Amino acid sequence: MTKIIVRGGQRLKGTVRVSGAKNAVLPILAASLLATEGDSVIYDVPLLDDVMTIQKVLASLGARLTYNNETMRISAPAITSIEAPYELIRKMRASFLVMGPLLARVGKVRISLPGGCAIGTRPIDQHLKGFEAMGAEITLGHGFIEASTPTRLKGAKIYLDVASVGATENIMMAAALAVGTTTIENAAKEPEIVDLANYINAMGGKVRGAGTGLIRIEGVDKMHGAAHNVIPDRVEAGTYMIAAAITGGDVFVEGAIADHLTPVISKLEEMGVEIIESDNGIRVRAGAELRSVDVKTLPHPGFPTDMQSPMMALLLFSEGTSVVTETVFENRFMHVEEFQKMNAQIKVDGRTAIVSGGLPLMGAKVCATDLRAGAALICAALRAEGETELTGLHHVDRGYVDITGKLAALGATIYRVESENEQAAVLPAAAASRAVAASADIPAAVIAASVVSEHEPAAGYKRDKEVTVLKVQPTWA
Ligand SMILES: CC(=O)N[C@H]1[C@@H](OP(=O)(O)OP(=O)(O)OC[C@H]2O[C@@H](n3ccc(=O)[nH]c3=O)[C@H](O)[C@@H]2O)O[C@H](CO)[C@@H](O)[C@@H]1O
Ligand SMILES: C=C(OP(=O)(O)O)C(=O)O
Repeated sequence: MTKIIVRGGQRLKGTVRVSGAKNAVLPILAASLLATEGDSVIYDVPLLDDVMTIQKVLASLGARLTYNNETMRISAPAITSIEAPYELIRKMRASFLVMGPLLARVGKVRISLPGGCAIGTRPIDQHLKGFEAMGAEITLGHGFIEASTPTRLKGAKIYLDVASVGATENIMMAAALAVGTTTIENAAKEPEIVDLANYINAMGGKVRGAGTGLIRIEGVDKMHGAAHNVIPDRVEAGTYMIAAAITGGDVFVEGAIADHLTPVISKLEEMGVEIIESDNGIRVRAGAELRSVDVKTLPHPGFPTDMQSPMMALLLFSEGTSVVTETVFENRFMHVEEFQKMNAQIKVDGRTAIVSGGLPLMGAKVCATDLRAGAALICAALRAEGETELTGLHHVDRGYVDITGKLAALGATIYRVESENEQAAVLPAAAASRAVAASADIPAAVIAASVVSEHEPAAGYKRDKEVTVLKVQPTWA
């Protein structure tokens, strides 16, 4: 089994560069389906399993993609399929974000219910409510959703019952090519929403108000490819800030945007961590002693749920008792049991966890129960006594570019042991893809996807040469 080994006790020091944001790049790549002409060039695309998954989804729908050196070039002059494959959609919730663009572009879609981290029930009712308000007819059965619209989608006034990030993004993309104006009330305000709106506007769309609770989208007839730089990953940045604080370290998190991290910075400062903000990143300096604080997760600009488990790791090393309340997802305390294997004293009661800090943690065999839980366990292991062995790395690889390499460069004793029976694992994904792509004219993501994930070529790449490309015509064209 592939695992990460951490030996605790090293103080982190140096500079770590933040990669492009997973949660921004996934909707942005999905939005590329809206462009009928021209290439999009997306910069700072992190080499993550989730990126490989969305790239395969898009290729299966007819898009052409190449990836090299953190740059994805994508065009979708013809949509060749309206069915998003189950094997890919179940892997990752964000693949459901192709529904809005497909409905807007060709007026029909068949898509399986999405997967992703099992941190709650995660319904999609708000996405569907938005599409229905815009004129889509939706049927559900056998784990699939079928949606169609006989004419172009129509602008509508949509109030979201919950400020869902995914629903805001999906509706925004659908509305970009609709007839008339759509308003989204109680829209999510996350920085990734703003990044998507900026990209849609660069493609010729007309989105106003992204980042506030009221977004207005004036539909346009046509969109084109555009160049776009993905924002830095605020959750990855926050994770390294916490890793630095846990070890009493001194780390410059290059690329981190302080405005995106206000709640995390505030909590760290309350705990006694020194934060120095600058134009190109955030420096984090911490002593050995930290104060306990209470944390409650909320939609942006509240404390992000994705930072809840890494924050809990830090609270385990602070003096006193902290109360952590999770309000966004109903099942996001699965990491508690893993922390307990390391001797952590945490009691969970419903959506609240009482964390008794300041007790020594011991290295143990633990498993990543979700993406951020994996990162949180690594953070805790950095200061635990002895050795920690982390499995469940398929979660971690969805969202962190070379976390072992980045932490090792800061002085952590950490390395990855690849399983002998997983051939993929001879080289880390990034290194493997770069090495092979450099020696052959092959998109790096294809190599990574085929070598690391499933031992098969990424879907869609051979399509143009070997399969007659059928164009799916919109019913109203
Ligand atoms: C790929 C991506 O960007 N993932 C992020 C996105 O997930 P995602 O977009 O799935 O999260 P949402 O904002 O949609 O979910 C927030 C809450 O709304 C509920 N809900 C959502 C949709 C819906 O139709 N009905 C409904 O009830 C969910 O169950 C959850 O309780 O935002 C989450 C909340 O910040 C983050 O943890 C995820 O990392
Ligand atoms: C929960 C997350 O991802 P997803 O929404 O893709 O499951 C995450 O990034 O922490």
